[in-house]
Amino acid sequence: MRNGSNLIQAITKNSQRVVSTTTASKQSTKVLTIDEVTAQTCPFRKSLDKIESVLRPREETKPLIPKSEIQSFQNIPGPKGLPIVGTLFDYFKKDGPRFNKMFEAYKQRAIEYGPIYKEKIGPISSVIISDPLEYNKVIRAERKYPNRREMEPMAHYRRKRNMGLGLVNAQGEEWHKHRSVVSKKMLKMKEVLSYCGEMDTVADDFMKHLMSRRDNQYEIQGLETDIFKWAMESIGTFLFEERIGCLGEKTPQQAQDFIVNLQGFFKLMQPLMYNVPLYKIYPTKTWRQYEEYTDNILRIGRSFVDKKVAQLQTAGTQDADHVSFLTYLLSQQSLTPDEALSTAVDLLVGATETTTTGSLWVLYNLAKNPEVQEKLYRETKNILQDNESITPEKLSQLSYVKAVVKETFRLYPITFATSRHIEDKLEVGGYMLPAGTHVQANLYGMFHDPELYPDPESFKPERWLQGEMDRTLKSLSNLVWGHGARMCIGRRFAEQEIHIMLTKIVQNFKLEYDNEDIEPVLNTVMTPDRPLRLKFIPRSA
Ligand code: HEM
Repeated sequence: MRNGSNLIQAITKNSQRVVSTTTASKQSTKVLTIDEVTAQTCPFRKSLDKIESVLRPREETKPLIPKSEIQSFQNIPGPKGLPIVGTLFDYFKKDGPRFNKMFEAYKQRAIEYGPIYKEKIGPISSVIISDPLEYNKVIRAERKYPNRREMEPMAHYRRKRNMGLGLVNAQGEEWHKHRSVVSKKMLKMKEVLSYCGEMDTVADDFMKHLMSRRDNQYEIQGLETDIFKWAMESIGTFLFEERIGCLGEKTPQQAQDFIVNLQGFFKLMQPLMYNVPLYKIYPTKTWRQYEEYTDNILRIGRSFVDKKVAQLQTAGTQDADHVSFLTYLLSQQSLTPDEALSTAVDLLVGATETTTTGSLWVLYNLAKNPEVQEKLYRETKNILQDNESITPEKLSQLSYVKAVVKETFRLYPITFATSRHIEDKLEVGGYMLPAGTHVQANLYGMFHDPELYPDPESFKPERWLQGEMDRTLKSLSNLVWGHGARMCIGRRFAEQEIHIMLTKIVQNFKLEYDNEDIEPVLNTVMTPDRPLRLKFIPRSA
């Protein structure tokens, strides 16, 4: 990080971008002993290779640091904590870092301790990496079954109930079994594009919904919940191949309950994850509340599944080319009905809060940057007729829309850090990390680093347009979706629905925001710290 012991310096020389990294402590040569184990089948592998090949420092031709100079894990700098609880109490001090601002804490710690530091916060020990090149070693060392840290409260709940851990929390072969089933549908571009029409219809309904929800100040009270409804309706068309009905005049009670419980679930996950996990020995108040939310989510999820099963029994099999995802899951011999349910619920959980929050940040940024909004409006005008449906072909032409979303995720990476337990010992930043070490990429820190992204606090979608930015830094931004074989399985789906919804918003409304600036806070994902009071002024007004 910028003022820390390590510095990434971007130097443009002979019109070629080169990044040199020096270690203030010993001004050493950067180590590039990449422990390449296997090549993953990862759609972004090429771009990640590119990050390395272009950001690779000039010193690479110098002899690598001799093994004897690689320092031990114990020497990695970082805040000193107490036995068992680590630095946990720092987070309760008046002027200390905050749980709900963990991304800020990572950024500040990296400035203080450098691009590789370690910290134990309650039960979680991590090595935090803020240098993209060094993190690339972690990416390249991944094997067939990447191991991400469990979301412990979620996993604990499922173990208590004797349930499978599902896609999000399972590891090893168990995870791979789920992933292979789901990826056959969700990672195929053709499959995702085939939902463009449904997403377009849902987005049209959402526009009508927004229009009807505005008060006489053009504001929508509880906008977060309305966006959540859209996200749920959108994933519903894919999972269930039918409309849930969230955007009608009256949301069905079941869908309403589902939303309330999911919101509560995410809010409580954050404190449960970072505090000492007392809930594992004693059902604390927070845990009981969390358990209740989860019970309700599963109960409602199960009833969606049961309804589908009943429909299938009466209606027979659907057209094999376009069956709902749930039908597909239930027909997989490798999954029990309970596992199919866990996976469907994981997707509902994974799809809603993330997409909602990401979309809120996009809308906020547009409202705060009228010139960007106007440029976006002009793009949609050039490419689409009024009321024209958004087809895959049209979607592919909407490059500014995509740049706006990318820039939003750079400023507000809703998943602010990655998580991996490395499988083999690995040299990173001149230190040897033992197998099993939990490492995280400090995405928020990287994305706000002026050496990597000049003027990082400004919202400039133009950075992402052809020729405006180094291709390597474009690739870095993909990390907001994770990486390798375990990267977000809903990425294509999420991007498509957000692009479509955003296009429609800009076609229909001019967004304005004249209240105080919004700050990000963590409710598991990075959310606005207060209700977003946007004005939706109709374009035709
Ligand atoms: C703005 C939207 C989203 C963001 C930023 C996001 C981000 C992420 C990230 C960072 C991961 C961890 C990846 C890794 O460890 O390498 C992840 C995993 C996951 N996401 Fe998403 N996600 C989003 C939307 C979605 C949607 C729409 C779905 C479902 C339709 C989804 C389902 C999942 C699932 C099931 C996993 C676990 C995958 C596995 O472990 O194999 N996500 N997501």
